[in-house]
Amino acid sequence: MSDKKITVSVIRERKLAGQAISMLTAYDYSMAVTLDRAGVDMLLVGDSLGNVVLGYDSTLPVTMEDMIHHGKAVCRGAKRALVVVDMPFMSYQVTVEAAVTNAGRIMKETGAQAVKVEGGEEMAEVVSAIVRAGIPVIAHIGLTPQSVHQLGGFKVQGKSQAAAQKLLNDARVLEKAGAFALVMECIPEALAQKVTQALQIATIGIGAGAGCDGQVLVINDLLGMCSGFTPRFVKKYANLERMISESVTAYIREIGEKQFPGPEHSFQLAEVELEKLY
Ligand SMILES: Nc1nc(=O)c2c([nH]1)NC[C@@H]1CN(c3ccc(C(=O)N[C@@H](CCC(=O)O)C(=O)O)cc3)CN21
Ligand SMILES: CC(C)C(=O)C(=O)O
Ligand SMILES: [Mg+2]
Repeated sequence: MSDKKITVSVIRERKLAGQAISMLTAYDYSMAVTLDRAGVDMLLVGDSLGNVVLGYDSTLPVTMEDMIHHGKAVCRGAKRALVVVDMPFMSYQVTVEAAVTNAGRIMKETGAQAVKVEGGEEMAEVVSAIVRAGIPVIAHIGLTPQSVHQLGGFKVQGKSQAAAQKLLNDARVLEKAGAFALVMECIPEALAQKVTQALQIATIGIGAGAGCDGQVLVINDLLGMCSGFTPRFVKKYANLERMISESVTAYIREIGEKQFPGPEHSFQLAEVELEKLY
C-alpha cells in the first residue's frame, strides 16, 4: 500500500476500476493516526460526534466550532487518508452564500480535503456553489439524521416506488451538481445498487448493502464503544467497552493492593542522598 495522500481523483479512479473504498469516522488525533496507519481510504469527521463524543441525543446541536475543533485534530493525524468534514445542521441550509462561507471556513481552518452535506435535489444549488468555490463535496441521501424530525425517526428510506424513484433522481441531480461521491444511508440494498450503477461518482453505503462502491461506519460502533447503539447495519468487530472496563477495574484493584505502581514505574533516590535528609 502506497502512503501517498488519497485525493478526490484517486476516489474517482477507484470507482472506474471497481476497487472498493473504505471510510470510517474519526473525531480525534490518536484515532485518526491509528485508522490512517491501518489503511482506511477516507476519514469522516462526522457530525455523529454530537452523539458519540459530546453526548447529545441527535446531531442537531453540533456547531461549526465543534466540527472545526475536531476536524483540525483529525487532519493532524491523517497522513494518507482523505479527510471529509460534515457540515453541521444550519450551516448550509439557510442561504447558498452562508453555505459557501461555512464550507470555506472548514477548509481554511481544518485542512480537510472535502465537506459533506445532507439532502437531495433541494441541495443541488448549494452543492454546485461550494464546488464552484473549488471545494470538493460529498452528498448524503436516504436517512439524513439532520432531518430526523421531518423523517419522523431513524427509519429506512426509499421503501416505496415513489420514495425510491425520488432517491434515484436526487442521486443523479447531485452528481450533476458536482458532488464527487455520494453517501447513502439506510436504504434498500437493491436501490443502492441501482443508484451505484446509474452514477459515474462513487457511492458510499451505511446500511445500504454490499452493492455500493464503498462503505462507511461510525468507528465507535465498529469497535463496540457506544453502548446502546445497535442498528441492523452495524457490525461489531471488537468489544472495546469491555476491554476498557476490564483494564480500569484491574487498575483500581492494583491501586488498592499496592501492586501499582511497581518499582519499574517509580523513580529512585540514591541511598547516600536519602541519608543526608533530616
Ligand atoms: N453511533 C452512531 N452511529 C451512527 O451510525 C449514527 C450516529 N451515531 N448518530 C448520527 C446518525 C444517526 N444514525 C442512525 C440512528 C438510528 C438508526 C436506526 O435506528 N435504524 C434502524 C432502522 C429500522 C427500520 O426502519 O426498520 C435499524 O435497525 O437500522 C439508523 C441510523 C446514523 N448515525
Ligand atoms: C454516518 C455518517 C455517514 C455520518 O454522516 C456521520 O457519522 O455523521
Ligand atoms: Mg453526519
